[in-house]
Amino acid sequence: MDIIRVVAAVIIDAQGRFLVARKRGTAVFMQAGGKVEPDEAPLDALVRELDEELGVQIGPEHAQRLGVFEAPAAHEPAATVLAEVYRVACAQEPHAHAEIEEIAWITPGADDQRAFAPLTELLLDQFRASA
Ligand SMILES: Nc1nc2c([nH]c(=O)n2[C@H]2C[C@H](O)[C@@H](COP(=O)(O)OP(=O)(O)OP(=O)(O)O)O2)c(=O)[nH]1
Repeated sequence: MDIIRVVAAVIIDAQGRFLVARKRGTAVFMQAGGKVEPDEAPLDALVRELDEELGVQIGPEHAQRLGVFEAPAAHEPAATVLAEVYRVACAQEPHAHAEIEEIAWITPGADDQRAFAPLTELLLDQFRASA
């Protein structure tokens, strides 16, 4: 089975809503983040991806490592994502940039018609209590 190593950001606003993003040409909302480049440290990948996708600049001090989470990949049927997940305190307002077509703030537990990546479903469940 293919393993896709990614970093993923849990960004929660003052109302306890989770930020998710949808890439151009896809239907599924997922965590901001992306693949870790060869020889790139996960935290550096996180800082780079949040700048590229959301236009927010964070320092390492704004990211708290939550651990590694595993879930079926959203787009590749036989693949698994192994995600280094960080809780990110975002001082700037995120916007959809580059390959991101849309962002949305999700209330965990609320009825929502959007489709989410399995990793996002897992994280929504996991952090519902702490939101
Ligand atoms: N960022 C992110 N990626 C996820 C999640 N769940 C999930 O299956 N993935 C998958 C989708 C992609 O295959 C991969 C993320 O890598 P990426 O953002 O660089 O996506 P990409 O394929 O557009 O990048 P690239 O190959 O064009 O460089 O991980 C998630 O919650 N967040």
